[in-house]
Amino acid sequence: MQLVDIPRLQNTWAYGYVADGLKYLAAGAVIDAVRRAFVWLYQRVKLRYSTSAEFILGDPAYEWIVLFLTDNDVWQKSRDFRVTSKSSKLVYGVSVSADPEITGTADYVPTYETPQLFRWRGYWVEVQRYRAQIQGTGGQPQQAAAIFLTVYTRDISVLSELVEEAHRGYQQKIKPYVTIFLADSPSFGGSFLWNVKRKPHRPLESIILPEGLIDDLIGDAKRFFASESWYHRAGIPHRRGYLLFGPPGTGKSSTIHAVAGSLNLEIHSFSLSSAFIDDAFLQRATATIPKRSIVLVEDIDCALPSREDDEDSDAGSPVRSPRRRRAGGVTLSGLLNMIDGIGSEEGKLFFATTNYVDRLDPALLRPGRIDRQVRYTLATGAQARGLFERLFKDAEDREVGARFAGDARLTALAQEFAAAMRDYEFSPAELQGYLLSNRERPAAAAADMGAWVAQQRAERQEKEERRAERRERARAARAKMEAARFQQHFGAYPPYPPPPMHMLPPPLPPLSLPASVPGPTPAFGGDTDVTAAAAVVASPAAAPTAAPISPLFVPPSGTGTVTPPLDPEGLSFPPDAPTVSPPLLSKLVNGVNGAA
Ligand SMILES: Nc1ncnc2c1ncn2[C@@H]1O[C@H](COP(=O)(O)OP(=O)(O)OP(=O)(O)O)[C@@H](O)[C@H]1O
Repeated sequence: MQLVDIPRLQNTWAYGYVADGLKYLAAGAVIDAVRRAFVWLYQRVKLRYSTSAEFILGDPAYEWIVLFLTDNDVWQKSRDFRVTSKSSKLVYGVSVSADPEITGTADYVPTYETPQLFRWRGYWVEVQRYRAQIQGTGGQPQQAAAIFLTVYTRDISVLSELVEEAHRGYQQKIKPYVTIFLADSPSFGGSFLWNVKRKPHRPLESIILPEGLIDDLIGDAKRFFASESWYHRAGIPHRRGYLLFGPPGTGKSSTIHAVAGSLNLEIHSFSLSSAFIDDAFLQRATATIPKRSIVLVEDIDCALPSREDDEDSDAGSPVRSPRRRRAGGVTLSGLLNMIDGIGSEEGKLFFATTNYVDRLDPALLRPGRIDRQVRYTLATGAQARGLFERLFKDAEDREVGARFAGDARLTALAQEFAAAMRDYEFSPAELQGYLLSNRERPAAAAADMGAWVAQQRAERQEKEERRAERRERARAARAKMEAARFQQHFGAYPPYPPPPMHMLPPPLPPLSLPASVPGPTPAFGGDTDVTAAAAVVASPAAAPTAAPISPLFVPPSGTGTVTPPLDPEGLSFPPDAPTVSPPLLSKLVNGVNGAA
């Protein structure tokens, strides 16, 4: 028996649809098979006849390639742009505005989202931007912008030539700038992501420092780079460390930028107080720093407690200094490893700055890690004169209606300006701030300097008084708090254990304390007094004036007159030294007498 009666089926209306469907299905399968075969073949050919490379945003090489693509006009084929306001970050954006007023206010950076083909030295090159998966902080996968470049040739050297040309072009382009790579991004992993900034070179003469200081530093760094083989022969790691220390605003960072500019070095800068920087981060980040770079750690004291601080903490000092704060997870040994590691790749300068050199651990300062220390001071009269002359060199005084360029009057004004202050009274940054606010009136700037100095002195004194007052209040509150703490502790574990017999003083005559003890009134007693103590801490003005009494003190006679042995500052009060109110003291002494 025939299962399907074809002739009968052929006569039905559905037959045409089914047959067409089957035909399309077969054709689709063939087309897909051909497509797959073509992709397979293309990939094999591409693999065989092309070389490719990946560049990830945050790596310096990414910057080279983006600039290379811009310089080769590949962007002209692009229809996708990322527009950013002009910032110090970019040197490779394309300005497309026709209006000269607003040209240069924005950068149009091609995104290359769609693949672009272009010719370079007779080779076809394909470029595409995409988001790469990288290993982020804590091993978490993370996305980062990346550029994938394919050169259609079997010769791998073409790719490396392209990258070298990109690097050369980049260096040429950024010559007037100092490039600063900031380790301020928490995203890093297999490839570390730097935040890149650029600053125009700072002319050396714009930094007013004691005669020869900058030249000396630059000469030292030049000799260092020139003596690489000597370091190798001597078996000494080829690195040199400098510590610049002194008050804020005295030119430490400016010096480092000037050295970098004059020797054409990149700066890789770490801010160790960032919460996400830890030892592993330091290690990985330094490994990505290329040769002939400056590794900079600013405010190095902020990151680490010195060993002396650690010793303080062992002693259980109740006074915690802010420098003890360890903002990030950097340890001293992590930092030392990083500095030592800088030398494993040749030709790097290590610079550290600090406002407080005495807080640094001696291990950090030993030669080999820090080879030169340079002290920066507040401005001398000569520096003040230099600053004045530099800022007003070509200035036209609108008020006086005169130009002072190269004029003896400018020198006279500079002298008048500098004579109004004492040496080492103001930082160059403070003087610069004052002068900038008088930029178009040099004569007035010199004449008004006396008034400005007087105002600054008055403000400083006021600030100092307020600080001393605050310190005093905090000290008093701390003393009260300590007293309350002991009271709470003592109330919880009565009776206070008497000292061992052999430590006791000779037996005392029986003691009868009067109901009210002469001498200082006890500040607190019992739980209610703990509440009172808390109120005092909140509002020190409400504090009773008496100081707490140490139980280690035994009254000299039976009069019951007690003198508080506590340091009036309340600071040297050891945390476990208990205080006791007279009723408790009487209990204690009676207990001792009873025991005797
Ligand atoms: N010696 C100087 N000569 C000229 N300008 C100076 C000098 N010192 C500071 N300045 C100016 O003061 C500002 C701050 O300077 P800089 O950042 O170099 O100081 P710093 O010592 O690194 O301060 P900090 O310790 O706070 O980082 C800059 O604008 C700089 O131009």
